[in-house]
Formats: sequence, C-alpha cells, structure tokens
Amino acid sequence: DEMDVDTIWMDGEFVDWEDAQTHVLTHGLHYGTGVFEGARCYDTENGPALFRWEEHVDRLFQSCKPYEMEIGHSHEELTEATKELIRRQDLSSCYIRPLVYYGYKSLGVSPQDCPTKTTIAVWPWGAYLGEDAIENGIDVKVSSWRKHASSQIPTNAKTTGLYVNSLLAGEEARRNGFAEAIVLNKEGNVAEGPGENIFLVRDGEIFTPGLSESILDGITRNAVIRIARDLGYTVHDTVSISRGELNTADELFFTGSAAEVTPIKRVDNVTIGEGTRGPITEEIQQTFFDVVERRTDEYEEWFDYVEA
Ligand SMILES: Cc1[nH+]cc(COP(=O)(O)O)c(CN[C@@H](CCC(=O)O)C(=O)O)c1O
Repeated sequence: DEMDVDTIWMDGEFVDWEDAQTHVLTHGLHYGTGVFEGARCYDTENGPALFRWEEHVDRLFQSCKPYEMEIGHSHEELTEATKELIRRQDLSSCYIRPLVYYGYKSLGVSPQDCPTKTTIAVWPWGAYLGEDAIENGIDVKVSSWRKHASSQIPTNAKTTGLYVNSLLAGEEARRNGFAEAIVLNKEGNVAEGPGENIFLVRDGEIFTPGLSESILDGITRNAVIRIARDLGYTVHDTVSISRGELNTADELFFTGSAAEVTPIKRVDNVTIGEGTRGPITEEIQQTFFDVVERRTDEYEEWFDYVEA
C-alpha cells in the first residue's frame, strides 16, 4: 500500500492492511463518534522509543468518557500491540494512530447496542507541514471558522467528529495560499491550529492559550512548556491571547505530535518578527529534537523503548 506498511491491529488481532475494513453502516462513520490519538515512535540513540506514550494512552481513555465508550483492552495490551506493530514492520520511527469508535450494529444517533471497536495503525510520517517548514517556518491564515466552544463539545476529548472544523479551517487556509490555519474560539481569542497548539514569544517571555480557551490539552504543548521552563524561560500557560497579539508577536510556533515544533513566520498579511524561525523558537525546537532523539539523557521518563 502507499503508506509502506502492511499490518493493522484490530481488537486483539493483527490483520493485513487490505483486510482492515469496516461496514459502511458503522456508527462512527455516520456520526463522528470516535476518539483517537496521534503519537510518535522516534529512532533514538538507544533504539526506537515511544514518546510520552503513557500520556497518549491515558488521554485516549479519557476521551472515551463523555461518549461512554469502553475500550475493552488494558493500557498494557495497547502498548504491547503498538510495539509489536512496530517490530513486525521493522520501523525505527513512525507515527502511531490508535482509534476507538462505535462500530456496526444499528443506526440512529444513540449508539445503544453498537460495539466499541479499537484499532491501532502505525506508518512512517515525516514533517507534518513539510521539511522546509521546520527550518523556515510557515505562513498561516486566521480562519473565518471558529473553534467549537468547550461548552458545546468537550474540546479536551480528541474526538474524530471535531476534525471537520479542522478541515474547514485548514482547507480554507490552503485554498488561499497559506500552509495552515489559526482558529479563534467563540470569544474571538486565539485557540490553536487545526491539529496543533500555538505558542507566542514576546519580549523574551513565552505565552500559550490556557486550557479554558477551548483547546486540546496537547502533550507536546505540555512537554515544550516543561522544556522552556527548564531552559529558564517564563512561560504563561493559562492566558487568553487576542487576535491582535498575533501581529505584535516577536515569534510564533505550533506544537503537536505530528507538527512537532513548527515556526510560524507570517499571519495573513503580517510578517512575524524577521519573517523567519525566531531565535527562541529555534532554541526550543533544537532542544525538543535533541530530547526526542535522545541526544540528551534528560526526560528519560518520557520514553518507552520498543525493544525493551
Ligand atoms: C486540535 C489539536 N490541537 C493540538 C494538537 C497537539 O496535541 P499533541 O499531539 O498532544 O501535542 C493536536 C494533535 N493533532 C494530531 C492529529 C494530526 C492529524 O492531522 O490527524 C497529531 O499531531 O498527531 C490537535 O489535533
């Protein structure tokens, strides 16, 4: 197949890629009733390792709660299945996509007797927004679409149905010649990207929208806050950031499991700082990559080695 992998784990079974199918009347397909994760295995100095995997599995279980989905597999089983998927396909680094969804039994919004299905896929995935983006940054557009309010849907649960909002915002940006969107919340303050959290640097201090801004509680966001503070920076992680503050930022960057640390060099018609990756962004990004590729022995608790 085009993703260069051939096995998927489905509720306890390793199945061939082409057999990993679901019925067209699957509840999740009709109503967006699924929760998922995005994590990475990195090819570190000490071998392939899952980055902050426990936090990702915890969030997967947390995301199930509002929808009363029962995964029916333990953390350990999901972890072993993921490691086995990576071993079987000889992958040293890859992206990991667990998915839990209401399956096929009956339709109607109520999932009453639909089974909860759990699958895990892994595949090689490079720089989410392109190799050039990591070094040179990207141009982003503030979307005309607002983020769902957390009072309307639990934006802290990584729900598949939420991503139509991400698609609308991201495709609007790309249609207009930008690489990605920034999405404001219903109050008109900065929330995040379609698939990323956002950080702002001003006068040597770092800011990122607080968890009450209708954002996903990002694991990379959490790691970058810890790294930045350990580097000695003041990080404000409970603030609201207005749309106008994007224009006067010295630096901006996205974080995410897929996006890693991606600098933002332009927002609509406004150049950010010098129009390149900012110096503090570069320092944090370089440290992040040193950490995930284990060129430093700091944060060892964040790594779960595949071969172990
Ligand atoms: C809306 C959103 N906000 C923030 C983040 C960053 O969270 P974290 O990965 O825990 O640091 C992600 C991850 N987006 C995932 C899905 C991307 C996709 O295209 O699908 C990802 O980065 O894997 C989001 O989807």
